[in-house]
Amino acid sequence: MNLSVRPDPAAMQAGGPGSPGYLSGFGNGFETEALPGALPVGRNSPQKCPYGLYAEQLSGSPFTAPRATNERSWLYRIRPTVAHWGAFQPVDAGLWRTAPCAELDLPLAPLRWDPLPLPEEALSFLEGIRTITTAGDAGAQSGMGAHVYLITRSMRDEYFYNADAEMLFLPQQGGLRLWTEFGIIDIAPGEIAVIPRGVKLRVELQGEHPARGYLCENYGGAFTLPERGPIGANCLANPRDFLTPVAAYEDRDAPSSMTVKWGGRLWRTHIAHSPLDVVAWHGNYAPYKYDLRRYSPVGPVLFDHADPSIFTVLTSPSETPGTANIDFVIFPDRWLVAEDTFRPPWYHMNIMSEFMGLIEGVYDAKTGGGFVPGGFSLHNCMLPHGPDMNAFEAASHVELAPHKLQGTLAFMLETRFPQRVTRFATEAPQFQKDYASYGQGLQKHFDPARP
Ligand SMILES: O=C(O)Cc1cc(O)ccc1O
Ligand SMILES: [Fe+2]
Repeated sequence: MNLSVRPDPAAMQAGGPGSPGYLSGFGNGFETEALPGALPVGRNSPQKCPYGLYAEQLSGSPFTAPRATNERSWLYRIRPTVAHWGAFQPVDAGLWRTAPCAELDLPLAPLRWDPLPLPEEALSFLEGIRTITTAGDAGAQSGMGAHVYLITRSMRDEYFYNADAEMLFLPQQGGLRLWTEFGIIDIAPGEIAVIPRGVKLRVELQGEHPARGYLCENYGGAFTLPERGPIGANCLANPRDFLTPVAAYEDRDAPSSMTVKWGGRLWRTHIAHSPLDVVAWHGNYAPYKYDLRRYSPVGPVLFDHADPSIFTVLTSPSETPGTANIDFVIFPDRWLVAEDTFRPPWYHMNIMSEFMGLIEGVYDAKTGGGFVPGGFSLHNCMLPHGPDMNAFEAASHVELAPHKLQGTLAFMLETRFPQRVTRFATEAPQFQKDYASYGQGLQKHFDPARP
């Protein structure tokens, strides 16, 4: 499917008053131009592009990938990326870590943290990333990093792209404006944005309000929608709710910095102009946003608690079918109606490892406090976990009337790889040392005389 949109150029150029415009659909072949006629017609690479633009292809998959996974876009830009290229020097990556990163070994235990507070100091997106876990190997293009971002200042004349990973933004507090070379994306808590590998951007605060959220770096296969199988053609995350920005560009000459994350390190150079200079583009490799409140959950309507995979929003496949590099799963508002059922998550051990965060509300497996919005937890590969004592006792005795979980939004990043915790996360005062033993409060109820 091809969509063509011609936004009002005055509104969409840098500094214009326009709010972002979007194209709807997941993985479509989009086309969009910020100036009329900027897209070459009927060919990708004419001898001369309209408006004196340069044509550049951005390939997110190998050229030869099968059609279903082949991803590329054609960008028509004021200067090709190579003209934005200077002498790169490695710079301090702060608290940003990349797999493999075996900084220390922790005793085997469930791990949990309180929210990291937003500091007073000025932190841009690049300075405000705190890596909590890493998994797999970025150089082998598999695994992930789970981070918290703390942002107190917008990036100005500072640009970035990530060659190591696709980036999934999950705002928890405060909105972000992602100025990408494909156009502008605004996101607020409850929404997500995905920035493909290699896409340049700068991250601005909305209204200069500080922002906190989670960031998943996906080193592996690009996030895609999970198969629906017997669920059919509708529900879960519907493709039409994914929004990709219309073209918007900056024609801006100003001393600027360009930072690239490559090979687990940050590299920086100075450039004299904005690299967000794409006047038109077409293709299926592009950033997008999605409102998690549009997710249509499907679950047990008679009895039992289904596996959390029913709540998968996006999946990053590995070479092994059904074994995700990452499943991005949410626990949104929903009705609980199952009869004769222990309704919260069951006690379990899992070959996948589970990083969880909370955008808002209360998570039904952890009603005893300690897992609060902005906090996060790690239940690693084959480590036991489940409801806390409070959740177990309440759910074991509650009258099983239909009950709506409301005002809640937790998420899980589930990966096939064990996750390594960073030194920063272990030493943070927000690390809950007592969480390791929460299971010991669960009482023995066994009575052989009472079937
Ligand atoms: O551990 C967790 O809280 C996440 C989770 C939720 C669920 O409903 C079933 C399994 C699972 O791992
Ligand atoms: Fe779990």
